[in-house]
Amino acid sequence: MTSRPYTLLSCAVSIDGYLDDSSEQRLLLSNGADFDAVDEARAGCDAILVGANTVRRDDPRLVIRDPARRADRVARGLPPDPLKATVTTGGDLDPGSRFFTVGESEKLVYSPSPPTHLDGVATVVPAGDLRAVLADLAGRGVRRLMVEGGATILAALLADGLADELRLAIAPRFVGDPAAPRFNGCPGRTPVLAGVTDLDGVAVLRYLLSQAAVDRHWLEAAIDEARRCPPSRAAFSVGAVIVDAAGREISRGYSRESDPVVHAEESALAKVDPADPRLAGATIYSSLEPCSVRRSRPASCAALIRAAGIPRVVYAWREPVLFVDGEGAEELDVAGVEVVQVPDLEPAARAVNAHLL
Ligand SMILES: NC(=O)C1=CN([C@@H]2O[C@H](COP(=O)(O)OP(=O)(O)OC[C@H]3O[C@@H](n4cnc5c(N)ncnc54)[C@H](OP(=O)(O)O)[C@@H]3O)[C@@H](O)[C@H]2O)C=CC1
Ligand SMILES: Nc1c(N[C@@H]2O[C@H](COP(=O)(O)O)[C@@H](O)[C@H]2O)[nH]c(=O)[nH]c1=O
Repeated sequence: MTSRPYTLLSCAVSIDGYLDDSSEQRLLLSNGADFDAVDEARAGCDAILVGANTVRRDDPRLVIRDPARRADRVARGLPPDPLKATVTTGGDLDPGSRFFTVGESEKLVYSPSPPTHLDGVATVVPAGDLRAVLADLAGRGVRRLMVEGGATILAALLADGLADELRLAIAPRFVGDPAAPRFNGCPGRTPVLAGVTDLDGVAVLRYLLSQAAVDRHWLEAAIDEARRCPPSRAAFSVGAVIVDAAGREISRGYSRESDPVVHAEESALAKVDPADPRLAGATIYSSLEPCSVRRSRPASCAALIRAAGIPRVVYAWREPVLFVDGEGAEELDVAGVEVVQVPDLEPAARAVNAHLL
């Protein structure tokens, strides 16, 4: 069972790391293109969380602006806007603020001592810490959560290791105001940079913060690789990517890439020097469970992975009994390899093979 949603932190900072200035007026650091990209990110989430001070200071709406994105959500069976949530200890929230009055989505207020003056405008939930807040959201069906600040809530989630991904927009300006809130993190796991985009001068950095986020990112890359396979009625279309311990790609491959029977893992492994020291800390991502039986080759992919000394395998789709009854996951597990399935990505890995199913 999921103990918390996949949690995406999102904020905009100045070049010198400020989230705002210390004036009364809300500082807009994003430009139009970035706000539109934030709108897109919101549309992909089930809920948006902000700290109570952001509700008080910014009076945010936290709804999706683009009518096409709202319509698309409705077509997917979702409410037009994500659920809104905030956390407060003191309970000082104005029921007339836009958090409560704008949009039809459900509003949740988490507090260790629930305030009563919000009855009728929000569901007030007793919760003492952020881990409990995220667990409650997961229990309500929130699978993907976007946290849009402010400084305190972002820092707390980072400190507790409760964040999976960071979307950091850096605006081309300096604030230089020591009294203003800054974006603060804490030492820990090194974030993995997964993307850099220039949105009309605002640099948007995408960082992966958790192992789950890194696994999802590279497994999606493996599934993309599977889309390159020449189609066959007699074999699966599979993609594989080998990634080092720091989250950097070593090699990738796909089925039938170099000859009519080569497998994805085999193709990715063939591009690496067997003496490459990175293999000892690497993970191989494969859209399909590595095979344990082969008719057209002497060694299965599970055997090749073991021989390469790769200690970790992440895959999306358990091999269905179609061509052979594979037991690659069990074989690798028994051999001491860590084997992880990400079932969320199974539909995407299957979809590439729809012609076989
Ligand atoms: N540039 C950007 O992208 C963004 C900038 N901002 C800026 O950030 C600033 C606000 O940040 P900040 O002042 O740090 O406030 P936050 O928005 O992070 O809210 C902090 C408040 O959240 C509540 N809270 C925090 N942790 C918990 C917990 N574990 N349990 C219960 N309640 C909790 C408390 O509320 P209470 O006081 O009610 O007890 C606390 O005071 C504003 O200036 C805003 O403009 C905000 C979002 C994005
Ligand atoms: N200032 C700032 C952000 N602020 C965030 O956006 C919220 C406002 O939401 P809405 O009222 O729906 O537009 C605000 O409360 C805060 O969480 N976000 C950004 O991407 N860039 C910015 O420069």
